[in-house]
Amino acid sequence: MALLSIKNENVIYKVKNKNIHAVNNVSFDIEPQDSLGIVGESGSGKSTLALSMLRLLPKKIAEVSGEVIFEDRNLLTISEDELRDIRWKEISVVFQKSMNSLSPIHKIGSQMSDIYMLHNKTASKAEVKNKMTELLELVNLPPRVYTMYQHELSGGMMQRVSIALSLMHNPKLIIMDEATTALDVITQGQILNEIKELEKRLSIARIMITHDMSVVANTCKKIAVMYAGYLVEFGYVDDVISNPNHPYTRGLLKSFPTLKGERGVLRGISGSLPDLSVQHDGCIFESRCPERSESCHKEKPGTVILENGRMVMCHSAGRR
Ligand SMILES: Nc1ncnc2c1ncn2[C@@H]1O[C@H](COP(=O)(O)OP(=O)(O)OP(=O)(O)O)[C@@H](O)[C@H]1O
Repeated sequence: MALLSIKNENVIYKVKNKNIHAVNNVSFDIEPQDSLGIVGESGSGKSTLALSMLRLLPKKIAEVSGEVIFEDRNLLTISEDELRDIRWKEISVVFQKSMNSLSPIHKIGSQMSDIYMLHNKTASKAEVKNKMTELLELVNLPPRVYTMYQHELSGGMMQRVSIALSLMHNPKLIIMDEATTALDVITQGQILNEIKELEKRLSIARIMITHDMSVVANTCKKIAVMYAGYLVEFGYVDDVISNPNHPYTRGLLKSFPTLKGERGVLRGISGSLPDLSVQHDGCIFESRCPERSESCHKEKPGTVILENGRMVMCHSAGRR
């Protein structure tokens, strides 16, 4: 059984008199211990998808529909109390800005302990201290970090603290939204290697949102490619990279010629994302697609399921 199953999820932002369709009919499964990279250019709906899954978007601005089933519970309909419990204990999130959410005037250890105590009210002082030392060790931080302040830590050390916090309750799923983007390449590489190790040891599944295809190629089993709120391709990283089926995926891959080093411009894909407040009759990618045909303008493509769990939203899927 899937650990997390997203079924026909839609997110509409209500802005003044406009409806912005930020996520459209997205469906996919995450198996236990899977690692999924979600990629797509800026504004394609990656963060919206992650935030909406955990009901982290205010109801006033975002309308979310569909189902997000996590081990038999629909996260979109369970009570706030049930959801709060799941959020830290079973699914945790690390954002790029997580490291800025630490308080500058309290020691790291006391902040970590406070968060731990929220869900473990009866834990003794010694027990909490032991758990915190263990967590710091898990992310390769020395015990002295416990008594340090935020301003005494480097960016990499702070992000390790955020990751330690997210692992506090042994979650089954960790969602990382550009969590290592702000770090230098070496520190990012080290942290990603540590995460891969931890996942194996602690049997955690991971969703990783990133602009960086090389991060996905090096650290994920599966990949989801989003364009203008649609899931245009999904499958095993090896399959998708060696034989990308959607023209947008091909363009994205071409912008990472070596899958190492710096990202280039989106080669072969001119133009920019369409206006998400305007509904389209045909394929959402049609105006930028180098391979478009007549039917792409008239008809929305369905999602075609190919071998090995590959899903592609294109009229020509599987014909290449
Ligand atoms: N609070 C909001 N109100 C209105 N529109 C929003 C809001 N947040 C995001 N959007 C719009 O929703 C779309 C998807 O944005 P989202 O941040 O999810 O994309 P993303 O792929 O995560 O981008 P990035 O890689 O830059 O973080 C964009 O068009 C964005 O402008």
